[in-house]
Amino acid sequence: MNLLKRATFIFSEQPLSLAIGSFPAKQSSLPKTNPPATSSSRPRRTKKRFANMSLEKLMEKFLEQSMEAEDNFYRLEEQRLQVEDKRREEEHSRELQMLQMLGQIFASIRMPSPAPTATPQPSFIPQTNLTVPLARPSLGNRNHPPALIDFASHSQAAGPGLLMEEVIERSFSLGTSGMDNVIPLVRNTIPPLTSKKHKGQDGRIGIIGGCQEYTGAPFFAAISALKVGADLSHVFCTKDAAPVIKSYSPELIVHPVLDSPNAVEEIEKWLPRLHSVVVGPGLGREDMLLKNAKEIIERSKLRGIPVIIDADGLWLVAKEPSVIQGYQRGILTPNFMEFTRLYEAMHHEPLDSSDHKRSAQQLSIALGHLTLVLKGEEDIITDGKNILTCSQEGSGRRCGGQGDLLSGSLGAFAHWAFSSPSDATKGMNPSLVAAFGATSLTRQCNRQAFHKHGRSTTTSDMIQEINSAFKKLFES
Ligand SMILES: NC(=O)C1=CN([C@@H]2O[C@H](COP(=O)(O)OP(=O)(O)OC[C@H]3O[C@@H](n4cnc5c(N)ncnc54)[C@H](OP(=O)(O)O)[C@@H]3O)[C@@H](O)[C@H]2O)[C@@H](O)CC1
Ligand SMILES: Nc1ncnc2c1ncn2[C@@H]1O[C@H](COP(=O)(O)OP(=O)(O)OP(=O)(O)O)[C@@H](O)[C@H]1O
Repeated sequence: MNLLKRATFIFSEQPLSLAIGSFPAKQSSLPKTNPPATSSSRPRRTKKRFANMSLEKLMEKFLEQSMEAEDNFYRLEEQRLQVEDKRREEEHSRELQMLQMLGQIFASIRMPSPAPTATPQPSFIPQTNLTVPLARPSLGNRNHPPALIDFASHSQAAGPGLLMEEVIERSFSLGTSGMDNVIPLVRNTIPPLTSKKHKGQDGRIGIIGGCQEYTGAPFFAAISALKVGADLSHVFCTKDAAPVIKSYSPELIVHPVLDSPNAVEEIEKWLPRLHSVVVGPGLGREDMLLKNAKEIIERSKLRGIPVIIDADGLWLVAKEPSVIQGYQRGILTPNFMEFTRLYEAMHHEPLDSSDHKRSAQQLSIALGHLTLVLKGEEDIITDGKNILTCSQEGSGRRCGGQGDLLSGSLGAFAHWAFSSPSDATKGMNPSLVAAFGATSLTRQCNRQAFHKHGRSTTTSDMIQEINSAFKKLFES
């Protein structure tokens, strides 16, 4: 015991520089009367004292100190992030103040309102509200959080030719200030990696998809969720797709049940353990598979599980919008083709493709303020009230499967956003924050992979970049 105490003291007096040398909290706990040993004396003393300890004890102490150092690191990191958040919030508040002043200036010089005409305002533009809130609205129930900025309700405040919506939206969507505003919110939702958690806590994601033709898509989605930081990734696919998907990776849990007669019951058994489901990558369009997918969506909704719908899952939504309509934890990730199909199914008229943002907003509203991610040259993310655009630089390489990386990683981001404390997203809809995280990450992966592989870039190369892209965006 004495020996242990002595050894502990010696150990903390001589911290292993690799483990704790860079953490001030640990350093400040050193006894003041013992100045750090000189580099010439350190090795000899350490060696002598350590000789009294068994290797096991030495390892135990080393692990103890590493854990302490890790805790210190996260504490400091948390403090740093809080300071950073505060600074950003102040900056944001100043920006809003400036925008309000601009709005007032424009409003005061705007042309007189034209006489009412027979042409009705588009139905999705709510009542005009001239006042832009200066401070963030108070935080509400995170299932129905108030909008950070209700863009739609500020439409047209600045008069013809210059919409307030446009003015405000710019601060979110263009240049670095937009990214700066939302990235910290994404960061707030990312669970820290600590030794205090058990397997599964950072996410168990289910992918519903994978059939004879398409085995790559569910694999890309499932592995992306894992690489982003989810702990377990399940793929529920058809019987013949399962061995193929398993052969791509031992990391995935693959259930060959999607085309079995009791598919829904088989999958439902797992639902209580899943934190989010991604429906559609490589699902195919066979009636029986779509019917099973529909039932899984319904049962996930009953449990309040975030549901991300992509690819062939969107084919199903275009045929039966009610399957997801109005579900506040639902996120759709259409490419332009899928978006057009959905829009035309909901509005029964051809899409006017001159204003993607407006169309996306309209579709979201028609679907009960569901969050939509319209992918393209810039990604448009909207819940009908707010619009974010992600224009993180990607590349010109458009290989198949990038959307699967996006939807799979969104599975993890959505779980984190919905399970974060309500102030983490500062009142912004968690779906928007999660979608912004996933789109920025996908684009950054694309950019980095392209930098290395040029025209040979494939989705597998992008997946290789997830760790470093994630670090760059959310951990630096
Ligand atoms: N390795 C795998 O296993 C992969 C499997 N995947 C799986 O494949 C399944 C079907 O998905 P999908 O996207 O190919 O189907 P669908 O909606 O019919 O589109 C077909 C046509 O739409 C068009 N088009 C597409 N994008 C457009 C755009 N942005 N803007 C405009 N047009 C656009 C384009 O038409 P084209 O240019 O050829 O005339 C295209 O040919 C689904 O399960 C998915 O997960 C993929 O994930 C990839 C990796
Ligand atoms: N023109 C573009 N410029 C830059 N990035 C783009 C462009 N089009 C799509 N992307 C990005 O590629 C990613 C996937 O979008 P894409 O339109 O390829 O999806 P998808 O067709 O559903 O993919 P998949 O091949 O997996 O089915 C998104 O993050 C999106 O931002």
